[in-house]
Amino acid sequence: MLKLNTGHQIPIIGLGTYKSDKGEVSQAVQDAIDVGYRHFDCAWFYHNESEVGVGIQAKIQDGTVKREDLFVVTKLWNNFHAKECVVPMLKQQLKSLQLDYIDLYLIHWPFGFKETSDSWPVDEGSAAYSDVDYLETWQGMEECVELGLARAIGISNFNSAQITRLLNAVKIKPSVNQIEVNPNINNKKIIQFCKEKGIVVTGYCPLGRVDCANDPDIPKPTIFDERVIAMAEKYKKTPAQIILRYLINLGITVIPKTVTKKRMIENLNVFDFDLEGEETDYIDSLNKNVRICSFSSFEDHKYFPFHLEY
Ligand SMILES: NC(=O)C1=CN([C@@H]2O[C@H](COP(=O)(O)OP(=O)(O)OC[C@H]3O[C@@H](n4cnc5c(N)ncnc54)[C@H](OP(=O)(O)O)[C@@H]3O)[C@@H](O)[C@H]2O)C=CC1
Ligand SMILES: O=C1CO[C@H](CO)[C@@H](O)[C@@H]1O
Repeated sequence: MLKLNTGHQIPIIGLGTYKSDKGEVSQAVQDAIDVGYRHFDCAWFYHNESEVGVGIQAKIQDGTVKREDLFVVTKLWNNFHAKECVVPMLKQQLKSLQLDYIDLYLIHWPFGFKETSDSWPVDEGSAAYSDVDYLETWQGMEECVELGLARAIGISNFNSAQITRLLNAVKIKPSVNQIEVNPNINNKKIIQFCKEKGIVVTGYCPLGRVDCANDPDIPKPTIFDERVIAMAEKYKKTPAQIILRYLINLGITVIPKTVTKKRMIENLNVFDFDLEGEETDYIDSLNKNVRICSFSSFEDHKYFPFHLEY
């Protein structure tokens, strides 16, 4: 567990749910709870919160867990950055998730889109932006805490300048920044920056999005690196376990996605070995600062986060 600036504890390993199909994610969530997961990462954008909710509810109803044993995270999508949208959106998401509060609500990206129900609104062939300032959005996030709808609030994909600007303006500080972290982009500088500000980092795409391994636009996941495979053999672990151990050693939480029960167990089982210094150095050397989620098509947005080094 890592402690948030609210005093709440966030489990180090959570289950990602992006691209978990509606038909399999309810069962995946139940399997995950059965094998010990207590942290779930969701989003409106994943269009499967109702099915995640069914899975969570089934395990509360059968007595395996109580609501308070779980740490459920969800995110506000870019279309709903206007202050008056935030509380209604969280209420809608909570209804889908069958929960009466969320443990952590995140602004998914610092940049906003036009307010429609399309995930990717378009006007005359171009992405339809809104220029709502994320400081305004944050006021809606704070209201979520004040109304008891969210225990903690945070951000995702914010750069250091955006975080500083937020910290200088807010009543409630962000508890978490969720960003891409895997050996192809270990993001050590922003992790250190967030640590200094008392913000916990959650690393997404920790395994480098294995399902896209053949996509030429995506860096090759490091579970296929020969030396990582050799380390796995040495420790009688899998390459995924080597990578997750490396990431946890950065002092962050991670949210590998899987709908496969065997992999859920594998991804949790990373606390009974550790890497040697030179093995960590080698995985450090794989850093290329190349993103999977670069969102470069939005780089002309006023609040695009990736123009800065970190
Ligand atoms: N805040 C943000 O902007 C973002 C947040 N996220 C969050 O982060 C989560 C994780 O990122 P994601 O993009 O899903 O990528 P991951 O790096 O978690 O990779 C997921 C893929 O890896 C496979 N996999 C899982 N465990 C193993 C294993 N032990 N060995 C081999 N393959 C494995 C899964 O397969 P299978 O399911 O078939 O078993 C799936 O295809 C997301 O699901 C989402 O919740 C992701 C991107 C952006
Ligand atoms: O959470 C997310 C899942 O991945 C998507 C990109 O592939 C991102 O857009 C999004 O932020």
